[in-house]
Amino acid sequence: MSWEETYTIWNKQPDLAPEVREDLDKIVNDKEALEDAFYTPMEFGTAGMRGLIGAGINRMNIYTVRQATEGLARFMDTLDEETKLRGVAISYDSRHMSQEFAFEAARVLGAHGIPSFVFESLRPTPELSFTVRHLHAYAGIMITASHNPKQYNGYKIYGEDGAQMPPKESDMITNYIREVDDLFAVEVADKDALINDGTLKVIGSEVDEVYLENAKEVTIDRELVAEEGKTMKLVFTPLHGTGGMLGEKALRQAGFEDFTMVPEQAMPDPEFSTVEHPNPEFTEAFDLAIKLGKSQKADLLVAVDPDADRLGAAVRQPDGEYELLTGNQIAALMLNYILTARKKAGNLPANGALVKSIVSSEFAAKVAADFGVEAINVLTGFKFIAEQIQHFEETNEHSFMLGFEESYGYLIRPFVRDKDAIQSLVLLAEVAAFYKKQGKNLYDGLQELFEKYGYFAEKTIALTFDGIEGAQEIKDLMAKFRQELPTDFAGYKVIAAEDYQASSRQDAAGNVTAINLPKSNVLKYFLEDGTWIAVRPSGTEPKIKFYIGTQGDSEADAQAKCEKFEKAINDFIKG
Ligand SMILES: O=P([O-])(O)O[C@H]1O[C@H](COP(=O)(O)O)[C@@H](O)[C@H](O)[C@H]1O
Ligand SMILES: [Mg+2]
Repeated sequence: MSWEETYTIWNKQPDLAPEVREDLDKIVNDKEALEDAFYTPMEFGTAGMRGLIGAGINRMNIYTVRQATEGLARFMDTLDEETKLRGVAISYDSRHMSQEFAFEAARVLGAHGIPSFVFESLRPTPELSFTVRHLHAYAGIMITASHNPKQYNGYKIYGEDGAQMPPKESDMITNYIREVDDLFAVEVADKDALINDGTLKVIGSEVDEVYLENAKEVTIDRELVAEEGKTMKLVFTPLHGTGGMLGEKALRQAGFEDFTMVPEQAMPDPEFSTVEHPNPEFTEAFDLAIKLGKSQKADLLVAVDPDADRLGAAVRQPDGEYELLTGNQIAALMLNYILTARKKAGNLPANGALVKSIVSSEFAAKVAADFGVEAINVLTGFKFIAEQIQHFEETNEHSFMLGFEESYGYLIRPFVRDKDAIQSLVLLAEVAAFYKKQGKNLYDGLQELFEKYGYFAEKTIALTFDGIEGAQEIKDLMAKFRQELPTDFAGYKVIAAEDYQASSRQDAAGNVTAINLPKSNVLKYFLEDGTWIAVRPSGTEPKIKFYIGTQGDSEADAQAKCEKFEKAINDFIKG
């Protein structure tokens, strides 16, 4: 069907939901906007389906949410009755339409007789992951667009282990979703009737309590926290999202008493009024925290994204300014702390594993190796880290030590199976307390790791290409890398190149070996000085991402090298 035909069907709907009708009326004379909204259904990417809120099959609205849920429900109809009746746990963030979408999903499941457990109010993504496991539900749905700007929303599907569904399962569900071709014919049950007959259960603090009980496991050195936690000053911002309530409780129960939430960002706000990109990867996320931090002389500032699965941090330096840490650095600091503590306590397992993505730093891997811990590399997407954890649990092959991605996501204890900024907040505060006790800060700790393991620097460059044309430009750029085969970057020779789509690695001598990972549109180059460069289209935003990981003789030298490689990448793109 052409996009014009699809659009006509939507436009002719007599009782289109008012917010959808309103959006359609806005773009009715804008051919480009209409085409973008109707030319293709949303794809299931790195983290489920994510898109602009609005009218169309390429947009987040009650109809596309119904369609996705109908696909899941039809799939669940094929299961035995007992499994099906385990139901689906549902949570949502602070965005426009998030709560509506969550209940809409429950109504679709209800029409199939599938029970749902929906939070009474917004809750973090990691808590939803936890809830699936805790309630022994068969699946989970999280309505969120994470850190994207306010115009977006999204839909993540979780499997029974509490992890986002890996490709095989999500492809299967996607097939069921694609079969739902009439979005307007999806049956929905009445919300109140479902609540009355117990098919839809509203859940809340009873689940929070069990999550928090589990979160106690994150603290390693209770004495240290009890001592330093009283005086260490923290500023914490949930960036208008879901992280405030659990973040505050988790910090408090661990023993951190002196923390303040950035007041302007403490309350959930779908407009993200004080920060356009509520993403701890961006310095903008720290603007207000830094202001407050300076006035309070806070030791550490922590920002978590609106669905509370990403975390960034800034450290107070002796001159009163704040130094931002990257996700890779935070992971290295946390890992070093965990492994050091376990070694000291004599319970460092012989089969420990760090799980990280192929575009994340080798810094933490170097720390791991020093402790005899293996670093396992997986594709981008926390679901692949969770998949490893599940595998460890089934085979006892490894003991899970830490999982992380460069994009500011970490998991410490596997009672959650997605990245968890609440756990990370508690652990990072403890790591900061550890250094504080020695008269140092996290940045000093980082310098110690650099001295021991090498000066690592990383940079992620994300270029935005919006709309249909943008998507094509991203494809063209990927094709350019494949066709023109870069032989060097900034004068450093490429000694091996990996193409994860072709599952092959080729070295300079032309030897080809297989890569044992699922196929994915990623290219990675290894240079003669140990630098690596990777490129891939984002699976959550209209962006192409370049990743650089390098080392130098000093921090400044490593950073300068990063800049050079960034320029080389830009030259290659333009050339
Ligand atoms: O956005 P979040 O916090 O849900 O995070 C999601 O997106 C990140 C970036 O993915 P991409 O580079 O494909 O955009 C992934 O690393 C992460 O695993 C995924 O859960
Ligand atoms: Mg997020």
